[in-house]
Amino acid sequence: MSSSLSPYSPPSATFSSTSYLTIPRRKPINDCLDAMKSSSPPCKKVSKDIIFDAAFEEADAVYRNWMSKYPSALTSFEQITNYAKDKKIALFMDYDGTLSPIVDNPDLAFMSSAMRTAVKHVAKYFPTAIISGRSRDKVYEFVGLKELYYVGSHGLDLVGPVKYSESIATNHNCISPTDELVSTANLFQTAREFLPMIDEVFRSLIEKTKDIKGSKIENNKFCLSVHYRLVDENSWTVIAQCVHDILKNYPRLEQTYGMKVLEIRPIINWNKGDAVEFMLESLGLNDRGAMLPIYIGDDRTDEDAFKVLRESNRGYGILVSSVPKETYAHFSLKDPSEVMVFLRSLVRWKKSQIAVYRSS
Ligand SMILES: O=P(O)(O)OC[C@H]1O[C@H](O[C@H]2O[C@H](CO)[C@@H](O)[C@H](O)[C@H]2O)[C@H](O)[C@@H](O)[C@@H]1O
Repeated sequence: MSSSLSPYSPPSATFSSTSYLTIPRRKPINDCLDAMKSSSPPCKKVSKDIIFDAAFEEADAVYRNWMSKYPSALTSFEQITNYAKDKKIALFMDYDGTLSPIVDNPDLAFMSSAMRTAVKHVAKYFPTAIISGRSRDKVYEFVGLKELYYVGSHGLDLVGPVKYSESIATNHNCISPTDELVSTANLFQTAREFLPMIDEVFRSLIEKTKDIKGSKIENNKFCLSVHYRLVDENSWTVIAQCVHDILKNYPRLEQTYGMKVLEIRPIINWNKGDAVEFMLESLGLNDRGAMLPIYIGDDRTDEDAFKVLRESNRGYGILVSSVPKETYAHFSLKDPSEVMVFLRSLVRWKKSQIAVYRSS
């Protein structure tokens, strides 16, 4: 795909085969600013103005061209379900921008009750997990459904089902559950040792950014989000500089870019893709021929999961985006409302399969 279609900046770290990543050199502030500007693609503007109309048409043509490579999961629904016929579907979904629309205030990113019902129904028929950059508790607070698995901090805070394989049981990162939510599950937190460091950086960031109007620091337990969606663009350098100055003292933390957010996270070889593989294994769904994982997400961190599915040639990634983006996904959906239609369609399809099975 042409790089001009990509709103993403190049990855900031090099992967090594060991469990930790090669520590990246801190990027100069100008690089950081460029990435901050490009990390949120512009929305389509509808205007009566002729110039905007022309620009809109051009953007639309680019989008249609992109859609031919990443067709809608709704129009391709039959293809997806034909492939799924004799398989067990496992569903993985991101939260922000996938189940809830992107809003200015991250504390108010509620999902609609119609979406909640759709997710509840889908979880009745397929093992379903939400894998978010938020803290696990926060996502649970938003979604409020007990029948799902919740994975927080971009895969670093994971609760898997009780049934798990030998390799997982012997892994030292797998500890006994302590809270009520996970009383029948296994808690897997591969970055536990980073907790005090993350808390320390959180406090420093709160202090250093307190005078930057509109900034917000969110503690996602194993990672932090520095939001600048509501910060005047003239102050973006200040915010980038604050993060840069603080991280100078923490070589084991890295900064990545999300949608109008700078993310701070441990340099550790574990991401949403690893979380998907872990969940599949612990759900006993690692028989490739018998199962079909579907991952729906909108964020650059979801690309790690799309990549796992694409490269291992199992399952489908579905990117939620209304603008062309470079992606490892197979299909696309425009926005959370299309995600909801897709989830409802899956339920309808499954019910019809069950009906056919019963009558035969
Ligand atoms: O993996 P996700 O569930 O997609 O989480 C990624 C980040 O999502 C949230 O931030 C984004 O959504 C906010 C609410 O719509 C929006 O205000 C913000 O600009 C977006 O970046 C969340 O607040 C972050 O902590 C997550 O890392």
